[in-house]
Amino acid sequence: MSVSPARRIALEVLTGVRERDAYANLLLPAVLQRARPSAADAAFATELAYGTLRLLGRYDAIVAAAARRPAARIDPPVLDVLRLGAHQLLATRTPAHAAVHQSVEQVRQAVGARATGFANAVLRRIGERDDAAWTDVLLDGVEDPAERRGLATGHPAWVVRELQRALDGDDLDELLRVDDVAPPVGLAALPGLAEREGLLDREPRVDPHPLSPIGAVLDAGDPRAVPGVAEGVVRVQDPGSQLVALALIRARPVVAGERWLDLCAGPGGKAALLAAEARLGGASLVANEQAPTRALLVEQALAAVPGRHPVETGDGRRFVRGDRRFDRVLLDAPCSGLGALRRRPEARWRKRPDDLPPLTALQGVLLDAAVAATAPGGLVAYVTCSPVAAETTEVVSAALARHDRLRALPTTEVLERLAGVPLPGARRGTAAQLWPHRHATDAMFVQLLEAR
Ligand SMILES: C[S@@+](CC[C@H](N)C(=O)[O-])C[C@H]1O[C@@H](n2cnc3c(N)ncnc32)[C@H](O)[C@@H]1O
Repeated sequence: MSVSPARRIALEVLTGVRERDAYANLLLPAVLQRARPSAADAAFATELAYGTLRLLGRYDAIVAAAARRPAARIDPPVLDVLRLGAHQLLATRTPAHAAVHQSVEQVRQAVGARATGFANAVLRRIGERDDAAWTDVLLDGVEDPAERRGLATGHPAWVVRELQRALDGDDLDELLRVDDVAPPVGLAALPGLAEREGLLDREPRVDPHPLSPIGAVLDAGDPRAVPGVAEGVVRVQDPGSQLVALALIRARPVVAGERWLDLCAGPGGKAALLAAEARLGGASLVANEQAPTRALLVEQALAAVPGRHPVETGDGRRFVRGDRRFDRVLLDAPCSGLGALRRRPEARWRKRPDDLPPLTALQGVLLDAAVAATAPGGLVAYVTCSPVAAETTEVVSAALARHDRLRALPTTEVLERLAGVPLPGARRGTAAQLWPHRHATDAMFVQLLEAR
């Protein structure tokens, strides 16, 4: 029996993520390009790979219960196939016999005949219950609310706790649900170089985003076929990223001759937007990035915007030398990325609570460097794609305590002006916090600061 192309592709992605720490959202497109499956197979492979990776911890618990042994004691190549099989049985319309037979064949091809009987038995046991009945099995005897939510929705319990703490509301279950659904592709029309309204007229698959004035969303299909994307003037970018970058620019009117800095710019999505705005307002932009390969990506992103936008490669912590100062500084800090879980299927399982302390220390030092680079009266935007308190409000309040010259500006008001509508549930003290389930954006955090 041969294994269907979609299952082969999905298993290759799971294997790459497990063995080489590959990023699924980079590996899958590369595998699809090489394998060239039909459009239907490509869509099914994407659903299988991303859907399985998002719920990996939940499927491991189900496989362990059905196998009557911990997932860690199952041969990893066999475990990958069982995870994919569990997803087919519990979350897709695949007929059970097809899911079981194809998975058993994948086990045979991966490790030989020795584990086929085991795989067959485990998958048949999984298929005896539906998804909701497995949730009941997993939750039996589990008291801790975060553990329960994590098992039910496929999130590590510590991530559930961090999201709950940041959310400050009773809609956590809605957030966790939205995290498990692939979002539409966000598009940004660079100001002065592309027209969102023209794009909407020419491209029926594209709809306006309700909050970003330059944003649109593409529900299905390849964004590379959208007019302007190949030229780099329409960019794939989450609308939340658009809003936080624009907040720095629209916080007050731009004066010609202003100097702007993007301190941690790779791969350059927000830098391209800032450069387009700088071109319109008579300002100039310098972009900095520590990783040389990512600095090259920033150069590529900026190539779409006419004018000179120097890219420097260096450690942002030591950016300030001499008396070079900037009127607006974007610090889009390296972070845990827990605000973009819907776009990065495996990320929630890769992060550990231990990852946070070194990141928050780096964020604090980078914010000091951003403040040092800011001219008197200038603005800093501290941005993360994480809502975690230790990476957001706590970094900002510690910086405010260290720097007398720093003042927090009411930031939600700026975003509301940009969006043209109120943003319920975005206010987080003086900062703004966007949420996938409230605003149809990634969970971007932004605090505008004035450096007197
Ligand atoms: C959140 S990403 C920035 C995303 C970018 N603003 C965009 O919209 O495309 C953070 C970036 O900071 C870079 N970075 C990490 N540590 C750094 C440091 N010490 N100095 C400068 N850049 C750093 C990372 O390589 C990464 O490219």
